Amino acid sequence: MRLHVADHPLVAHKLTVLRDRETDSPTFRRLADELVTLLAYEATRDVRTTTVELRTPVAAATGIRLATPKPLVVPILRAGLGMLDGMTRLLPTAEVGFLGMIRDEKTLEATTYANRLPDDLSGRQCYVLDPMLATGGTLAAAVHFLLDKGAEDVTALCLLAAPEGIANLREAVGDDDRVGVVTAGVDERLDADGYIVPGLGDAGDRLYGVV
Ligand SMILES: O=P(O)(O)OC[C@H]1O[C@H](OP(=O)(O)OP(=O)(O)O)[C@H](O)[C@@H]1O
Ligand SMILES: O=c1cc[nH]c(=O)[nH]1
Ligand SMILES: [Mg+2]
Repeated sequence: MRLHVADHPLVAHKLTVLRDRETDSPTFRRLADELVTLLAYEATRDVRTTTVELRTPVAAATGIRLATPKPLVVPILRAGLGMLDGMTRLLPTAEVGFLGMIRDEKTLEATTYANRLPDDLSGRQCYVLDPMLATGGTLAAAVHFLLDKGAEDVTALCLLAAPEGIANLREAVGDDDRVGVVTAGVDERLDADGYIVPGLGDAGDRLYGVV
């Protein structure tokens, strides 16, 4: 499994404000949006491209463009929705599929309650959006789901990860380099309720309020 932890002062600054419990929802949404754009820059390093010939106003030139089939961006509802606009701003031609997943507060088991994805993902590069990689149960299930549909590779963009979740995901996917995680930070640990410490709290609640 590939793992990239973004090491940049702008990322660290935005993450610090995001963590602050005094940060309100509108500011939290804006920062999550800005952070995902910075993460997307790293996560798309291996996006498939094709060489093209063109003419500039001055001369003939060779360049690259994104290849087809287009990348598929998959936000995991609910909190992953807060990362969608930032990602599609960088990848405007990407298609978007949706997975709705919720973690049981007691057992911490993830279940899928919604799925709107193409049936066949053969040859597709997938970018999963989920701000929190805690126990890793949600992401492991999402990654297996996409690979089982034929995805060529799956890269997850997370705002924060716990060491336990990274280890669990690594165990779930083994040394499969088709799977990667790009995160803005790796925190200390999980608490007894499965929350990342120090973390930023419940990402879905902070983005959208308690429902
Ligand atoms: O790594 P895990 O232990 O599986 O936990 C991470 C998941 O928990 C949160 O979702 P939640 O279940 O709170 O749903 P929500 O996005 O609707 O708030 C978060 O957005 C992740 O999807
Ligand atoms: O710390 C955590 C763990 C899971 N989900 C969240 O939103 N926050
Ligand atoms: Mg939540």
